[in-house]
Amino acid sequence: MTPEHTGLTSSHGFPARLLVVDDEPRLLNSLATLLRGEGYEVTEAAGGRHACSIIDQMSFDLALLDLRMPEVDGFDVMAYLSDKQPDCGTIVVSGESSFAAVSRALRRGALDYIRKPFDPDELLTTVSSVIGKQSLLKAHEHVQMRLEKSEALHRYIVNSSPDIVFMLDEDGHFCFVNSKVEALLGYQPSELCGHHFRHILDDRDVARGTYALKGPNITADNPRTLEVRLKTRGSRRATRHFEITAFPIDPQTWPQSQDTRGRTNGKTARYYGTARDVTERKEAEAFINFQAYHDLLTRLPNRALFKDRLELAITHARRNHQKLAVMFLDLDRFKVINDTLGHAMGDRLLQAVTQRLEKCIRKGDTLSRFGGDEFTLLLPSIHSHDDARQISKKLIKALRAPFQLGEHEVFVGVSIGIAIYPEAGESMDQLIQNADIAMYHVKARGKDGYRFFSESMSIDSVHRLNLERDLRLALERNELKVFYQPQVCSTTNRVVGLEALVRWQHPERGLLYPRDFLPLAEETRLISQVSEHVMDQACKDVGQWIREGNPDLRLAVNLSPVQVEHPRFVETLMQRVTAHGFPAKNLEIEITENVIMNDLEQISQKLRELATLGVRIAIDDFGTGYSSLNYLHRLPIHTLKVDQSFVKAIRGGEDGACIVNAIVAMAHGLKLEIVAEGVETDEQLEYLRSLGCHQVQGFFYGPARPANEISQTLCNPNAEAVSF
Ligand SMILES: Nc1nc2c(ncn2[C@@H]2O[C@@H]3COP(=O)(O)O[C@H]4[C@@H](O)[C@H](n5cnc6c(=O)[nH]c(N)nc65)O[C@@H]4COP(=O)(O)O[C@H]3[C@H]2O)c(=O)[nH]1
Repeated sequence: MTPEHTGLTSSHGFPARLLVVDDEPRLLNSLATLLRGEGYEVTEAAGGRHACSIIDQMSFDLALLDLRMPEVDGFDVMAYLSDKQPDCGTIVVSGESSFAAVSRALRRGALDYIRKPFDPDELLTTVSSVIGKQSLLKAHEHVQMRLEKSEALHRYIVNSSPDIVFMLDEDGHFCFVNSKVEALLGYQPSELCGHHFRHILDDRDVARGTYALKGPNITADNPRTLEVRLKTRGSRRATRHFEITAFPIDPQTWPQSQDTRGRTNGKTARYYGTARDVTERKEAEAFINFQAYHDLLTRLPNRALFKDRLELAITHARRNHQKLAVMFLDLDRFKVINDTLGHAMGDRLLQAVTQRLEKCIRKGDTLSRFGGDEFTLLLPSIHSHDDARQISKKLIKALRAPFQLGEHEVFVGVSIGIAIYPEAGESMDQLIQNADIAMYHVKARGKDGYRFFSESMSIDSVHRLNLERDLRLALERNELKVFYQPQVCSTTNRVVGLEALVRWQHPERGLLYPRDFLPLAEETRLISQVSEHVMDQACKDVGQWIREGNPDLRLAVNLSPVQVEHPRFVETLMQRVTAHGFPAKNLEIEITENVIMNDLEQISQKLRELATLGVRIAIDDFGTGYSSLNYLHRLPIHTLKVDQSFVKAIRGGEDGACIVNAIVAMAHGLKLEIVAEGVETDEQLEYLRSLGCHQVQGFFYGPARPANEISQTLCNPNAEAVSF
């Protein structure tokens, strides 16, 4: 028999080391000899004191102890041994046979008791069995320790995984979840075990999440991967994004599946999975996505997103035979504010403008920042032009109140061009381009207003280029003509003034009117040359008529916003006037209210300078623009021109007639002269006369005519009785 089988070897694999303690040398010797004969490694100790000193120097697997020894007895040695070498077992070999002594020895930890005189076989059997048991115990402890270490290692790996690791039963209840769930979502693993996993799914993802687990084809080779939002617990109450990968558990590869160790709450784990927190990635993606389709300053959709939405809206409108509106908004005076107050203020202004505009639109409409100070607005389903008109008015009104930028109070206006699908274009690009063209027409008319696109505005780019080239040539070839429309005193029928109106004698297209070419001239800045030409010609013509016997004859000229806004406007105008020797007091410039309001401070200054030099100032189209009465008494204004639309309404007491009443009364109150435009009928003339408005202009007295025709009329001694 090998030592392993006889119980001679200890857990370390060598022959067991025994300590034999007895104060009787004969007995000690015979015991040691017996044990050595069996192959044990035996050390003898002659008494308790000797035993303790040996224990200090050597280690043993088993001690055979006599109890009754002088000075240091067996109990003392047992106590010493258990203190110094707790793994060493003890067998008492003693002549002491009282129950009390035996029981005391066993209570102190002795593993067995052999009474002297001993039977050698019995002693050897007992020693072998004790050593065998001890070695089994040690082996078991060792395995236990390794198991615990291994379990701790795996638990550590699972819990320190950056992901949530979980197991679910067949119905989706948690069987296991690692402690990462607490760090990421705030739940204790114990509170989730036994609960269905949908309890932590965001409501929006419950259907998708539960289907994913139940869905077909989920195998170990084909795990289910999906992104869901999970709810966090407690005060955070937010959701986080997770990428979940779940596998079915194969009972073959995980034998514990049938075991109680694989069960929690009596359920067997069927799915194993990980949930990786991808919130940061999702947020970064969302931000990149947002950045690609939004303007970061105003947080509005950008050009790309606007176009995308418009494309969709057109498809929808086409299918449902509906209309839609595209608006092109351009801020008036933004550039001036940006240049004078700086870009930071400009940015703040754009944000404030955005806020106001957003308040005017409905959910489903798309307002976008198209670039710079340009915005576009999509109204995806409108019933009529009137819907778009209402919104435009609302937008204009919303921006009319001043903006407070730090200590600065600034005013901006907005020019809005509107293109309605399908009339103004059926494609996205056409609609945007036509809304832009309509917006330019608003700008050319003095800004701050809205206009619908119409075919007459549509000049395709080739046509446009030709027109621009032609207009340049027209200036060189002197094709631009100045016509004059008389302004007549209705009580005396005398011509008191002449309004200079530009015409283009086009070599192929015949006589063109301002609406056919002035917007283009404004856009291309050719307007300054056109205006200079008109001014030169008018000063020449009217100057001559003044000199020829009409000393009070007034020349009224229209000025474009571009001209008036020019920093050297007053200087340039006066240079021309004096160059022709034209008396400043005979000159009246016509500007619209909008031009004034676009830059009240600057323009008032310029108007004051002109007024000081004797030039008269008339407000054209009065009543159609801002109608902010506030500026009237602050500016050197001489004349109000009542817009044609109000004069036309003088028919059986329409609202327009009331407006004429009000304007005339106000002009009288402010001691301003008043000229009614567009008078065509006797009835209108009579009505205006009855109100005390005596200066009129309109087809009733004749349209604008070339200089030679006017010249004849003025030279006619009966010129006072105008008859064209
Ligand atoms: N239906 C109707 N219309 C009448 C009647 N009486 C006059 N009109 C028209 O009404 C317009 C009056 O000029 P406005 O309001 O200053 O409006 C002018 C003015 O704003 C602008 N404009 C004309 N000439 C010049 C110019 O030399 N420089 C600038 N900057 N603008 C000009 O173009 C606009 C249109 O000019 P026109 O086509 O010449 O049109 C003129 C005139 O022909 C009438 O009884 N019935």
